[in-house]
Amino acid sequence: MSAKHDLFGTHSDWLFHTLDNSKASLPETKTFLPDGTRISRKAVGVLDIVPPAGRGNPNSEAIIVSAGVHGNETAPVEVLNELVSELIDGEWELACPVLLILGNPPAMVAGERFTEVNLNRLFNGAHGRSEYDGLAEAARAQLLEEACRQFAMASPQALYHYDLHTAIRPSHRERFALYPFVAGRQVPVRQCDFLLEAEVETLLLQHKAGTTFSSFSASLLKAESFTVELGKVRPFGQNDPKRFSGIRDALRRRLRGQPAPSPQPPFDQLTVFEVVHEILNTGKNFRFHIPDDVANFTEYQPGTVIWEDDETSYRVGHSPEAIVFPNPEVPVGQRVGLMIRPKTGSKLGSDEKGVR
Ligand SMILES: O=C(O)CCC(=O)N[C@@H](CCC(=O)O)C(=O)O
Ligand SMILES: [Zn+2]
Repeated sequence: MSAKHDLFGTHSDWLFHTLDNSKASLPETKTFLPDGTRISRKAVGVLDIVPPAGRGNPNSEAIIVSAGVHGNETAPVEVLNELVSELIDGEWELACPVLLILGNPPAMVAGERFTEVNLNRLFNGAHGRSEYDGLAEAARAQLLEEACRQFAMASPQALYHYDLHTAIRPSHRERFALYPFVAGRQVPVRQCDFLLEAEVETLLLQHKAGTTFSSFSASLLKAESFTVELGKVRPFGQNDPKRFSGIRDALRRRLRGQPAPSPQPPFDQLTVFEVVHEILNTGKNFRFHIPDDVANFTEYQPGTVIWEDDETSYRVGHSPEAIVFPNPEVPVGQRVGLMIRPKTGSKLGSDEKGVR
């Protein structure tokens, strides 16, 4: 029997197996590749992969990569599935422990952002709130947190987490990453270089911890974590693979333990923004003054009223601010968008010290 058959039975690959078993609770299954690499399918859509003892891990790292936390963000799911197929087919050898996650299989089958509640608001323990009792997404958040905890405990190396997404709106900047807030932390220059290698040339610094997957791994597992937005939401099969070659090639290079290339034009400078305001649906007759179809990074001039309710309002401050993720269709208390502005001295080259 082949490793592929042990893991995915009669399904042609990891993605088909995950979609076909989206609601199943399957027991853990382990197998080995001919080179000794151990692959454990911890749960549906969760693979823990460890290279054989004795193989060098030249970058001394352990990596978590997640995709499909929102079920309709399919391109990053296809990227991860492709990397898994290449590894299982023996096209390259793994150098470091890796945990690969397809976040929300039932939502992937439905082609929806989520089925009952937004999975990416349930981390950092939020899944335990009584309002989420009995919801499938709350159970999934708990399972994913536990899988990440176990992976982190088993891997003494430096831990990295890339949570891959695509955006609902068009964007003036096609690819961008968000760096979760952890007090006193600076973005390491090597991570800036990795983002550039993945053709991600814009970075947003969050201003407070949240309940996203990347905020959980950054705050509680001390990982260097990023949410990475790689383009626009499209159904399975409608993504242009060329637009995702940057992240695919950069991740493959990391998993193989190869040295980092130096940043090359046009991806040699990261533009950095800071979040200045998180817009929440206050519920008190909340009114959002941004049109439905506005693109991410659309700029607003000082004094523009962005939202108001019966008690308060938010106006752009002394310098222009841009909007990211505008979406008023969220439950009360949840994020409607982020207001950002360029970080002073925001062009970061590979020879500088980091930001913040
Ligand atoms: O395009 C949108 O409105 C949402 C895209 C998306 O899912 N973004 C993530 C960002 C998570 C973070 O802030 O780190 C999300 O909203 O969950
Ligand atoms: Zn998303």
